[in-house]
Amino acid sequence: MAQEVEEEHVESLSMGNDLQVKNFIWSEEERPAINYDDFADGDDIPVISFRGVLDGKKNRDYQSLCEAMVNACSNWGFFKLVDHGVALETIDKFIFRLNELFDLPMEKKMKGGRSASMPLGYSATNPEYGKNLPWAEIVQLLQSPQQVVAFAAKVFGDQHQPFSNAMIEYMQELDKLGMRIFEMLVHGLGLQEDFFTRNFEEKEATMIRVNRYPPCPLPEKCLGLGSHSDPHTMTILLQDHVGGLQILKSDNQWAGIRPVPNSFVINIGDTLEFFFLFCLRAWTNGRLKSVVHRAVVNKEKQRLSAAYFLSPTSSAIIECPPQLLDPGTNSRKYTPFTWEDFKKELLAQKRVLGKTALNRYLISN
Ligand SMILES: O=C(O)CCC(=O)C(=O)O
Ligand SMILES: [Fe+2]
Repeated sequence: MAQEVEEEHVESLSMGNDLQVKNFIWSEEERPAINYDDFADGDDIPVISFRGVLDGKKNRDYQSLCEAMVNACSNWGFFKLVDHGVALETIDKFIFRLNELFDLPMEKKMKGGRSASMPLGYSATNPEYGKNLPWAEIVQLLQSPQQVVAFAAKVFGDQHQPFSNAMIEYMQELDKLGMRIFEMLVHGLGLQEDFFTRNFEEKEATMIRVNRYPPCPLPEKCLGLGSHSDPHTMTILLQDHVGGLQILKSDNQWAGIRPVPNSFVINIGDTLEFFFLFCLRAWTNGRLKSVVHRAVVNKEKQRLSAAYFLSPTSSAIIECPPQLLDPGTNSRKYTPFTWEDFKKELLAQKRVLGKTALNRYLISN
């Protein structure tokens, strides 16, 4: 019986290659110990609501909310955001158009497939990994209307408008939301208002990844997305009602994040943790965490999630300002690098396991 399942063909994830369930089996130590619907309710990530602060007034409520956000990011690296101000219609349209795309026959989707000439676009699983294949279909695109249109036109031809518009509108709204969150973090820390936002004016490295995980006949041995931390600065994740996101807590136990209707999950990426670890400790004693997470799959339901990764301008130099360093107690631990360099490092590694890309800049002395 078990063998029969492992030999089933996985048409929905085969891009011309004939994959079987057994090709998706993960190494034992990576397999999920808890199910997609095991939620850590007593111990879930904090919930932050923007109700009452969407008018932008910097009153006392605003101040305490900003501080709560900093605390959530210091203690958990993750929080759920409700009453976020992004119109439900924008989100619904985006989800509808993405499902429409994923529902197309494979040969149509492959017209927008990732290739050496177009590293972003559609892919089913990621055969480059060789083993530990993610049980997922993925659409990955830059925050660039031109690129979105180029991709959509390949897949939908002259009917690309509804997809392109929904995608562009969603990304623009999420970008505004991201800037608001940055401003609030900075405010909560008592730093100069444009401390982050000035590095995010150009969007050339900001991108979206939409994951659709089909039902999986062997969820206890497969993963939708293996354990990783997001290399970017901050992620705004939309997940549907199914569940499957799990985070690795500081006690090294996995915890499932219960989906909340009309919410986003916000998490800190490696670059921001880096800023905080090495740049801001002196000011705040605070520290924002980039936490390892993964997506597990299940037998019955397909699941959709969309991660919007905010990234600084490529030329932004990620460097701890000298006035915050002390040769005796707090010496420079990383050589300064640009986001461009960091991205190259990530691409060379194919898959981020833990925070290995950052180690390249570690000064060993
Ligand atoms: O599907 C999820 O909940 C997680 C997605 C994720 O972590 C990512 O795309 O980086
Ligand atoms: Fe992630």
